[in-house]
Amino acid sequence: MNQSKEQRILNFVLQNAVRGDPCSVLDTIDKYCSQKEWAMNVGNEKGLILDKTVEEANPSVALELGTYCGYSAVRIARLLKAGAHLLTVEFNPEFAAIAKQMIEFAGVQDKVKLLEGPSEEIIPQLKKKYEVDTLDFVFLDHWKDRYTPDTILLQECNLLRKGSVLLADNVIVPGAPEFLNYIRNNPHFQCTNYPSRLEYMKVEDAMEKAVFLG
Ligand SMILES: O=c1[nH]cnc2c(O)cc(-c3ccc(F)cc3)cc12
Ligand SMILES: [Mg+2]
Repeated sequence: MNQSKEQRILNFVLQNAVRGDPCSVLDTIDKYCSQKEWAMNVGNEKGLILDKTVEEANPSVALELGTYCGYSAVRIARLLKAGAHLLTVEFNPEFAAIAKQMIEFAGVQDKVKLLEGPSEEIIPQLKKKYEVDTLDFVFLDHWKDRYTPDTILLQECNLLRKGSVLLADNVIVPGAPEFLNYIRNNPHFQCTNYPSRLEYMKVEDAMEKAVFLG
């Protein structure tokens, strides 16, 4: 049975990156996806915005919605302080299987917990099943139509605290206009827009940061 694109990306990493070196894994994925096959990793340009936002938040507990091949999970985990961890949610079992191997190859598996299933089912389980108190950082990179309902669900589940930082990918392409309207008109969030480029393309995209004010 012929391989998936995601399997080809993983194989290229296993054969060309340095095991245990997260930066080498990121660079190798970016090389493959810019030269051979486009894929929806956040990429290096928006990845630098993600890096700065994570470093500023310096989270003890971070959540990612939309793991895909694990590129941004590796990107976030490499920046976490000792004892901090990332929970990453992926509903597609094929993607989750690829991401698990990617995260292990990069050597960040001790900082990352990969949760397989739909975000709307997993978010309400975070406190009791996954022993989360509140989230310091949330990266929204799953499906644009889930950005708003999942942001509402995070609030309903009391998972945000004053200063919790949300960062949403793709608010221009594919676009999340309903989310932007919701979050920018919500007095409980302070929003900042970061114009950038769609991964591996000369196409405009942007990320939106929203700090929860309590
Ligand atoms: O579906 C997506 N989830 C998360 N991130 C994405 C992402 O960064 C890019 C895209 C995307 C962008 C342009 C296009 F022509 C086709 C797909 C989709 C997702
Ligand atoms: Mg994205």
